[in-house]
Amino acid sequence: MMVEFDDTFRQHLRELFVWRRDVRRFRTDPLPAGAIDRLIETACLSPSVGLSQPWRFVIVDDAARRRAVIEDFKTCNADALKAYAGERAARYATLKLSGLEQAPGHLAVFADKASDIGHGLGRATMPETTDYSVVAAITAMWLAARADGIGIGWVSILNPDRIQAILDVPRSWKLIAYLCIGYPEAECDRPELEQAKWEHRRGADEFTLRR
Ligand SMILES: Cc1cc2c(cc1C)N(C[C@H](O)[C@H](O)[C@H](O)COP(=O)(O)O)c1[nH]c(=O)[nH]c(=O)c1N2
Repeated sequence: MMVEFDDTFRQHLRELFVWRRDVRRFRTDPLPAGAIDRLIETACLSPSVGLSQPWRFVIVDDAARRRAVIEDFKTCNADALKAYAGERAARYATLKLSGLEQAPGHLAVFADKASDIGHGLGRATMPETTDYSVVAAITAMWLAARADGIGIGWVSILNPDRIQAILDVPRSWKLIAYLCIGYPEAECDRPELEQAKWEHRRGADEFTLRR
């Protein structure tokens, strides 16, 4: 069977890209049963180097582990603030950089650096392609979630060794992302960091060379 995508679909897809947000402000009401599992299933359709599917997902429901992750975020965020001075520091201090305390869903995503799946294809000269594959899966999940009205917030202000210990996962699993998942308090077509005047989104021309 041939699948074709029409103009209406393409228009909606474009809207999905525009309206996908990194969400830090979540409603606390729970997600429907199985919502995160369905996002993981979609993520597993993503491209991966040598079809290695190096993504490993850990749904974090345990209250003590979640509290430990939140504490680690607070420590790392306080350290991050110390790296700024003056007006930048004052501005950084006002930013909300995680929804860990409100989000009903916590999902850690790792890259398994020791897996044989894919038989090493594509990784010999660029072993980092394992990590890239996991990021590709996270991006797919991010967009699929938005299509379901679900928000995702990526938290990287964390100590990866500490998260690995808190979640008790194999040493060969490298932390790629810690995601907050839940219904957003509000929808917006502009990044929150832009609204907070931290940075602004630049056009493709600024990042494109022609040779
Ligand atoms: C690898 C990586 C890591 C992080 C992020 C993103 C990515 C790709 N982002 C989200 C980031 O700030 C956001 O994507 C940009 O500001 C653009 O906003 P939209 O995603 O378009 O809403 C992010 N945001 C945040 O508040 N705390 C964080 O620790 C991180 N870490």
